[in-house]
Amino acid sequence: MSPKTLYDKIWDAHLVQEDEDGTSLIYIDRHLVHEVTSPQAFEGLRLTGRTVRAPDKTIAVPDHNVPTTEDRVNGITNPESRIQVEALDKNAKDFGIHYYPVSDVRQGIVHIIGPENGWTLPGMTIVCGDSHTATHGAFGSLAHGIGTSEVEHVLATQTLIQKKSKNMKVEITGQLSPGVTAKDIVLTIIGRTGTAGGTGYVIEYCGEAIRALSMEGRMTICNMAIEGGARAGLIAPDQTTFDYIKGREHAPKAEDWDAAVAWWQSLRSDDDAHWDKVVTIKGEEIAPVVTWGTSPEDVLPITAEVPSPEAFKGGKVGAAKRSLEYMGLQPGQKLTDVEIDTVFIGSCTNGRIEDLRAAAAVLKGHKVKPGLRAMVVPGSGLVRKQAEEEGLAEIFTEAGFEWRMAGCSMCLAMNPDQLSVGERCASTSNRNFEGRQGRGGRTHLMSPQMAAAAAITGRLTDVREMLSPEPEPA
Ligand SMILES: CC(C)[C@H](C(=O)O)[C@@H](O)C(=O)O
Ligand code: SF4
Repeated sequence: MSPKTLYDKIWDAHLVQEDEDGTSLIYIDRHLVHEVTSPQAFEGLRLTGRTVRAPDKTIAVPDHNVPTTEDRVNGITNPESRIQVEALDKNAKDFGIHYYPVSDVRQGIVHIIGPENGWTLPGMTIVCGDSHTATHGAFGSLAHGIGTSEVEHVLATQTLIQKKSKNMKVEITGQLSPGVTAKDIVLTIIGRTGTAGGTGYVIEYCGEAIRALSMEGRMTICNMAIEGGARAGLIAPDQTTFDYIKGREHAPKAEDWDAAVAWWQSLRSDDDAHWDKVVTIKGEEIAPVVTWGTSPEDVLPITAEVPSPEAFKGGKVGAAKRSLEYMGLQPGQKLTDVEIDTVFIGSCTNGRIEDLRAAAAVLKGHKVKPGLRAMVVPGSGLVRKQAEEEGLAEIFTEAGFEWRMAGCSMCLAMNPDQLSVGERCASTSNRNFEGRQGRGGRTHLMSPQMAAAAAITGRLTDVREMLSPEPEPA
């Protein structure tokens, strides 16, 4: 048998049919659904009198449009948002699919609640009408976004038409330095390969530094595979993966568990597998980074200066000029001199318990700079509850952060959490596009620790200055 990558193995296990031109039909194990990209798909089913093929494999949750204030159970004021969420309520009921309404403690961002409730498992194919579905690849599942017409196709048939992507390997060797996180790894990768570097590929992330990451960290990496242009990101499952999954509500139990683990252990790329593209980065070379522009590839170590557009080549010169203008930054300005007025900790990139722990560890005993607006939006109700039980919520509120209910929130400002024109935000989310967090708002992407550090000083800050010199024993 010819050697295979992990991607090849999952693909082959789900292939229903392949045409001569490579057009293939693959079986889908989990279909995650949110309120933004599903209304027309359900409407399509109604119009043609079809049902959902596998309601037990279909899981829906409202996340993008939900307000994050506690009074949200009384209803949503914004009419567009209300209509979308009410449509999902009705569709979930009418079609008999799994559903986590706003009132359920398990409600949260779709990519956070899938893994959290044991829906996301190694070796699966997972789709959702959402580009950050790549997150689930952290479990060694083939997970990617689909469009609304494909949502309808999957609802009706539990299959998807696809062409196979090429195989790319991104290896992070060695170890990370103090203050460097999964977010810094993935931003550094995108900084090197660009937002189109992964186009046409499924990326497998591997190497010692990836192996050492928790599931939360691995999800942060795969979440942003899409920002690097890839179809999906993957990390081979291992004991860390199995330990995370075990005991979760929808994870296999008893003999099923043993059988599942036996299969999951085979889910790794063969040593002599063929890679169409390979990128290797030394873990020791990765610094805490921030973005300075309006593309996730506009990444620099926090110790750097705002670049001059002339330092780029070709079309990027104009793009950089425009970015700097939009961002209100001057070439040569030290990144650590850039003042911010807003901090957002949350999103499917960094809204998990470990992210909150990391930010709270930096914040403990400190106060948010007076006048600054700082907000923590846990990725799910369960993350929120756990953070409250661990005393993290108290650390945040004592420091001056708002402690919110779960949702996408200021990651894309489809709800009332928005920047206004000219406001500048240190954000743990994944996209720094123009207007992403509100019209005219300016976004600097970074890790939760870096966002916490920025909240204290009111400017982009090197978190390493705030870490105790003697790391406490683990
Ligand atoms: C609204 C949704 C379709 C969108 C996506 O696909 O990613 C959103 O989640 C985002 O992050 O921009
Ligand atoms: S948190 Fe942000 S990136 Fe994630 S699904 Fe929501 S809007 Fe998209």
